[in-house]
Amino acid sequence: MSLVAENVWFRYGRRHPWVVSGASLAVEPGEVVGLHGPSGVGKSTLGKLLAGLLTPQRGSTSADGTPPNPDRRTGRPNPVQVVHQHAHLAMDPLWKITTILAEAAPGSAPAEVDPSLVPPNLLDRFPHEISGGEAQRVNLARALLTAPRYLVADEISASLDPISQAAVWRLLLTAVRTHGIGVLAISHDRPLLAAVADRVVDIADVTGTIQETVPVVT
Ligand SMILES: Nc1ncnc2c1ncn2[C@@H]1O[C@H](COP(=O)(O)OP(=O)(O)OP(=O)(O)O)[C@@H](O)[C@H]1O
Repeated sequence: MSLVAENVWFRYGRRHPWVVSGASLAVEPGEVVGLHGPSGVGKSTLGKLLAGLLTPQRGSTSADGTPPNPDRRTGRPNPVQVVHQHAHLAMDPLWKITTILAEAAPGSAPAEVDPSLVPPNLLDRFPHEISGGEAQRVNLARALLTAPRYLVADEISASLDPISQAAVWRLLLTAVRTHGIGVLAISHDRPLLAAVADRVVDIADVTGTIQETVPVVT
């Protein structure tokens, strides 16, 4: 049981270069894996592939043996949730925080949201009325409300000051340790990953050498 990418290849169009070329990676439940690499090498793309937001042209991704997608038949949310860097962009600006959280997990009450993540006084505000750090904590709470098996945390603290950064990571690590959630933490900040992850892999180590001339049948 794990979140797995197996020999995954992806490009954003037939005329585009391969962004992910032969990536293989596994994240175990309860494990925090740091994915490091410079800007533009495909870290976010690999995260989206692992979360089922993109489909590989070759290879496969799975979460505990099944495709990383919501199950429309049963209504089960995607077991792989993504928390993005730009917290405010991930929220509908016309919805209050309480509505944003309720939409993530229909039937859940605001009382189920950890108040250390989202204090009750934020629930009645709109996204533009909360700070970047608070917005990121709302996004984290929203992801956790779906009871995910895995989280892809994509540069979640890159836009935050050091104090908010530490707070977001402390809250995330507490939640994932409590619930045994596996995390892929994506960042170009290696010292940060070394501080928060159980192990850090460089994207160059999990992909094959970039070989744009390799023919891949799509
Ligand atoms: N929707 C898209 N359409 C076309 N190309 C894209 C798209 N999204 C990303 N790319 C390209 O794919 C490559 C990898 O982008 P990606 O965002 O995965 O890199 P990254 O390592 O996460 O970078 P960063 O650390 O700057 O966020 C880049 O060259 C980028 O321009």
